[in-house]
Amino acid sequence: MHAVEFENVSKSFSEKNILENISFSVRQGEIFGLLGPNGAGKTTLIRLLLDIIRPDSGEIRVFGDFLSPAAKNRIGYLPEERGLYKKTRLLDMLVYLAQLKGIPENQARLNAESLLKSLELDQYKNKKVEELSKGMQQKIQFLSAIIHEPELLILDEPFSGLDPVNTKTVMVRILGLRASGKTIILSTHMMEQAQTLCDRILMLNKGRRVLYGPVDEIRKEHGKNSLIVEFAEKGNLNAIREISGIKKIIEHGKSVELFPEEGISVQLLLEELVRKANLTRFEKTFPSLNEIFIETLESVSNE
Ligand SMILES: Nc1ncnc2c1ncn2[C@@H]1O[C@H](COP(=O)(O)OP(=O)(O)OP(=O)(O)O)[C@@H](O)[C@H]1O
Repeated sequence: MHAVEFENVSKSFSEKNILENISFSVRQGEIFGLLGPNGAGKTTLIRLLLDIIRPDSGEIRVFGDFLSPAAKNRIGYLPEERGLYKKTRLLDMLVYLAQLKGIPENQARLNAESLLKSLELDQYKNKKVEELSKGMQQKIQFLSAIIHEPELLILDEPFSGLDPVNTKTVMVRILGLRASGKTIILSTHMMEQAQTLCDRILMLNKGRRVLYGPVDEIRKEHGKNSLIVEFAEKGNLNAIREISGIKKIIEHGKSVELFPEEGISVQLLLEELVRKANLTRFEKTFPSLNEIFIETLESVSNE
């Protein structure tokens, strides 16, 4: 059973198509990235998933079924628009939020104490939210989304406002949640984090699906088909220049990037290189998710 399934889902606002015929599924226990430029439709898709708004057509299933009120308690949501009870003390607020999701008070208090400790926030537990810095409030918002130990966690821009250390803390926490079998949907503009964390992604542009699949496969498919090599002696570069089948050579400091001619595989080129030069390193190049994001948007805007 999938955690989430969308089948040909469309949604329009005032006759403007916001999502067009979107299909995808999120597997249980994976980190699924929801990517796309501003206005692509990511938040609208999340609001459909949470049954805050209804689709014009198509079908949405969460935990294999239409979203029931009981199933809603199995979801944690960190919304893009943040809102905490500013005058309430941290610990009381977390306990209250967990109780709203059906967790008994004793258990809620235990969860809250242990989470605050794990993010090094326990010294602030009796402070009011408004007394905390923006970054700390952001971490508290993250805790509010996981306080009831949801099976499915939806995070809309969880890293905004966080410094690099806290970004790493939250990333580690997200990986820990996956390791304990939770499913995470991560909507973000931070491509580096998405590349590190996500197993699979869906990329939207103007309400349409433009990329969908495992991050590794997408990176392979968008490969530039080039090879980065380093060799023991500088003189080896001349030997490499004599090898036939190389279309272009770009020097990047210590390393050299080689582009094979059409019809010549990187593998074949590598074998030839090993015969002719003393290689100390070789690596097939894959574009980053950031490069793929930009390239995909440029190619769809030229259509
Ligand atoms: N309630 C609404 N009424 C009318 N238009 C809406 C409504 N909600 C969203 N839209 C429009 O739908 C489009 C997609 O918005 P959405 O917030 O889903 O994008 P997003 O991908 O989350 O963008 P961002 O990355 O900027 O948060 C936008 O053009 C937005 O103006």
